Amino acid sequence: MTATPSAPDTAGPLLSTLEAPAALRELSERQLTGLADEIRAFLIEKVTAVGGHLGPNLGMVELTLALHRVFTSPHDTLLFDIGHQAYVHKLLTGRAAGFTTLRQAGGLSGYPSREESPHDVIENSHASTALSYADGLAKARQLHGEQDRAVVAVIGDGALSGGMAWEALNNLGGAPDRPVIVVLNDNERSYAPTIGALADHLHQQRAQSDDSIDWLVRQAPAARFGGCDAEADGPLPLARSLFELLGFAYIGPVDGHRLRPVEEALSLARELGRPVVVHTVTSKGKGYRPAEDEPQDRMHTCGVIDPHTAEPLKQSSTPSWTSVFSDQLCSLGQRHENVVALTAAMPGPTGLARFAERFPQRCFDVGIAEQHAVTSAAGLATGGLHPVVAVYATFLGRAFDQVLMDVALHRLPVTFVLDRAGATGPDGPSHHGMWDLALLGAVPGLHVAAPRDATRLRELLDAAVRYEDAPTALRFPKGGVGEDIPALERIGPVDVLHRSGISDVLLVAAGPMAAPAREAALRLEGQGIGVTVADPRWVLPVSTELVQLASRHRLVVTVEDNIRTAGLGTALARALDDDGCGTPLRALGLPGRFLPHASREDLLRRAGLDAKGISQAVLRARAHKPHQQPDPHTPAEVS
Ligand SMILES: Cc1ncc(C[n+]2csc(CCOP(=O)(O)OP(=O)(O)O)c2C)c(N)n1
Ligand SMILES: CC(=O)[C@@H](O)[C@H](O)COP(=O)(O)O
Ligand SMILES: [Mg+2]
Repeated sequence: MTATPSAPDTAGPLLSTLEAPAALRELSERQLTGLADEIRAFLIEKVTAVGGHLGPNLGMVELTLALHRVFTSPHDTLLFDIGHQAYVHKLLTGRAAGFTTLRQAGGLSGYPSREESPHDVIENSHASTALSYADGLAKARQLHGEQDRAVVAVIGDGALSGGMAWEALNNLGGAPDRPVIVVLNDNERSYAPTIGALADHLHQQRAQSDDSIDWLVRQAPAARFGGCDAEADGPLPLARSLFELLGFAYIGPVDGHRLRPVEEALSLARELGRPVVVHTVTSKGKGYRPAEDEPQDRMHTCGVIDPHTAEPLKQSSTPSWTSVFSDQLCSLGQRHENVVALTAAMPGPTGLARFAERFPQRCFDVGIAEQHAVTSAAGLATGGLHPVVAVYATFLGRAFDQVLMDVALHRLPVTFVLDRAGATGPDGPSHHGMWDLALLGAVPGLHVAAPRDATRLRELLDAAVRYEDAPTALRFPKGGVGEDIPALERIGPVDVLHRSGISDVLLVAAGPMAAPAREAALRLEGQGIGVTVADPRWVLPVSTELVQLASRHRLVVTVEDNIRTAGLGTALARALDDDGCGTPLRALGLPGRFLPHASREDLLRRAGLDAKGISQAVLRARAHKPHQQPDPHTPAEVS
């Protein structure tokens, strides 16, 4: 049944009267079906109005209802891996009213939030962590004698392709006395359809199940492939799933949209009192035809769209940074046969989809497995290719060791393209790409570029893939790319964007910070202060030309869309110091704290990284006043 988008303008009669999840147990099957319809209509109405993860949450309606009927949160703990699929959980735990401000400054988070509710645990939106949390929590419950409190981890088939999940499965399955319940939400997709042997295995499992409510519980780990166990009499039952071989009981596959079988499977899992995997099968975008029919990613995320037509109601007037990268990579792929590309299950969002269409043999989706992606790229480079690893900046953090020791140590020509670098916006603290310059600045021999506009993105990407004996990285933010900013002159790698008569202040702006820096220079000139604006282009390591330019000014102020505590500013300050140059330097950037969800513009303004904030910081620095980093949590006055 496909919900007609003519949704009510508020929560329906059941949803609006739901006080607590426990009340769900009082509802009849018919009422529950009605509630599921209400929830779907509510999600369509609210999420199309503000944007968010509509597809994943439409697939979680019945499963989440069943979870809250079988388990008693927060006495029992429900963990959501990534957490983008926890909107229904939020609805059932009293937060329907917050959906009008979903993912907006001061509004409801798009992920679980401990601040919002005692029902929420994992705030980190990075994949493949829930099973490890579950392992630790189950051990804590055991040590505290609280084994009556169930630990339930909901993980998607995409997140299950992450290495950390298998590290956790190894521990969970090896502890029969620690009954963690793993609920696998298998919808055959990350964004795109899942890949690899695990996806094939789950496909086989799904093929085994028939329409009836048919599942088998096998007492693993006794199950073996045709083997025999000394204590057992006769051949053991064949293990049907990978999970049974790892010590789990396996229940499923069960239709995740049919309440009764799901509840019975979860209740059975609870009664077993041992590690168990409940394999549920769902459909991303369920019940909303525009999502069900969306071929690329079943409306994994949607912007602000018309709920009836799914047409975007907000269109960016400029091309996105991602689309500029995508076009240039296709052009490079045409010119350089050795260029290949890797994605961690995000070909669409990282701009690799068209490269994959044009060069299908040269684009590799490795699943949500950034660590593997980086070291596989090291292998590709060792084999004579030039891999481009396209990831969101925030996700590269989990592959830092691989960047450092598998790529840089061997001086391999791998190029990392970091999309969503800097303050990203609605996805909140674990999605801001604000640590990459701090991390990559510590990698010997790795060169980091930050393009200020589309032309520099194209030229820097071309330069990066020409490196033959060193890794490179290119970072750019989410959203539309601004107007080209031409250079007055180029000194080595450094572009001078603005000059005043006197060399009073040097503003060094990384990447997209060039635009507000140039505007700040004009403001300061109006106050008789001479400002030079420079774009280093290759921001790390700092170039000798930049150090020399800085030493010719009375004050240097750096501006970067990264934490200010470790990045371009600290590197240039150190270089000036090593050079024995006494020019004072003030580093502007994002605060070394976790930033809330809000719009990118709002976050940059709050951090003093707009023209007004930059010019004020320069005036304070000239007056030798201490830096006042605005608090990112308090909305700045509208400038
Ligand atoms: C480490 C990491 N890499 C990439 C992402 C981006 N991402 C968010 S959701 C998603 C797909 C998740 O697929 P799955 O776990 O199957 O959940 P579903 O959306 O299908 O419910 C990805 C790749 C992420 N959150 N974390
Ligand atoms: C949950 C997750 O990691 C992604 O789905 C993310 O929300 C997408 O972000 P963009 O919307 O910036 O592509
Ligand atoms: Mg999935």
